[in-house]
Amino acid sequence: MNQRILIKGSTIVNEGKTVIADVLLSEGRIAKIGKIEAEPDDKVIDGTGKHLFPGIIDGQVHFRDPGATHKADLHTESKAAVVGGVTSFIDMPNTIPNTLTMERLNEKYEIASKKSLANYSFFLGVNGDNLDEVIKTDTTKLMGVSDDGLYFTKKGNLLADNPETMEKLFANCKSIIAIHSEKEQIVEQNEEKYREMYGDDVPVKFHPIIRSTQACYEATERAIGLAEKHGARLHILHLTTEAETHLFRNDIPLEEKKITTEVSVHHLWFSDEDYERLGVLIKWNPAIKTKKDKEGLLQALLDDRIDLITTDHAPHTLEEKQKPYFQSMSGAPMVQHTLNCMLEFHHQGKISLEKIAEKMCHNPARLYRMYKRGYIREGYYADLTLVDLNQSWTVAKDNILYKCGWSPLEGTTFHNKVLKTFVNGNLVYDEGNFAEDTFGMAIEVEA
Ligand SMILES: NC(=O)N[C@@H](CC(=O)O)C(=O)O
Repeated sequence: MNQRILIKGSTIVNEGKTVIADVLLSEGRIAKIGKIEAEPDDKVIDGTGKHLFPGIIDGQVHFRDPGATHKADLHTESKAAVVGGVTSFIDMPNTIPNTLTMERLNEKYEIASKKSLANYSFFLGVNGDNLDEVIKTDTTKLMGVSDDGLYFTKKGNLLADNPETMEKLFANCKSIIAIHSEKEQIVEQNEEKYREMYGDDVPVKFHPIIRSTQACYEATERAIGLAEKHGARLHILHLTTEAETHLFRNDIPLEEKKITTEVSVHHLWFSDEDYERLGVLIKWNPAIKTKKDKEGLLQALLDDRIDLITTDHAPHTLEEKQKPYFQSMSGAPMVQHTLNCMLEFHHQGKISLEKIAEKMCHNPARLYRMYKRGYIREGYYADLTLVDLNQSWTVAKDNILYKCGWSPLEGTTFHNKVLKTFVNGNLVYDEGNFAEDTFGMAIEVEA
């Protein structure tokens, strides 16, 4: 049974408000919020002058476990996650072997139960071969979040972009269809063109032209068309273009939306101006695009056409990254610094603290129907993060927790710091120290 913890006098950022109050954590849950006197055995934490957020819920990570654990694993990356204030995550199906069956999905829950410091859930992947199995499975009853990761433009096992497969999926799938939205044919044509001009060593500044706005827009438009035709529940992962933001609505509450989307923090943080400085280190799929796209994404986040912020934490070793364009793996690690980046935008006057809590805590829980998570409410799981908005520090090799040991943000100075992170009422991260053997839980779905 976890010890009672009393967080005194912090500024709670929750449900559109900031309020100073005490918060009592007991038996894994938030027992009380208000003015609370400590009992003799309580662990008391002075939160005066600090901000308390609901734990960050990251709706899209690649923790590489099983099968690519030379890059990352559920222990190392969940450790980095809690340092970044993340208390729950949903992991993608492109592990090895790919998560294409319930058996594979259950294996991942088993591994996480022994390794993950944060709460966890896993997407089930869909391709042309496992579609019948996915359709037969009652995805609404899956342990944890019941989503299907349908990948457009994933070569190999996770590509599901032929028209019949897609029609069948959208017509029959009972849960959220989450897609990586880029049209493979367009990307391939562009790749060929640039390969003819440059061989293997295409300058990375052409990445957003190869993985173009057109490739993204046409795939997203096609998916929305199918979702509307069949009344399916669609979620577009990591949006990257200003053009696509206009395909989404903000005139109805999230619970009523059948079509939702998210932005990953690197697409808000970087733009094509950064390719010269960072090269292939910021080669991501979909690509980081122009400054206009970056600004358009932030605007759509603020006016609620974009519902969530995720990291798409996609670690690779430096050796796997630092190669000529076509061999360099796409993706980079971000989960440790997502909240820092968003709080830095707050520092720059671009977004309110309440909006950050909405997009990183409340909305992921609402969208994926997570049971009693995402808010600071009595009776909810005590997933919390305490931050200092008046502390400066710089990202450097010696404070990066990722197994791959690097970050595209090295050298960046943040004016905010995560101090403590609580997962299910346990103080899992405490200013440089970890409760290494305190594992998270499988995230339950609301009935
Ligand atoms: N986002 C990325 O650039 N990379 C992802 C895979 C993917 O989503 O393309 C990865 O797993 O490395």
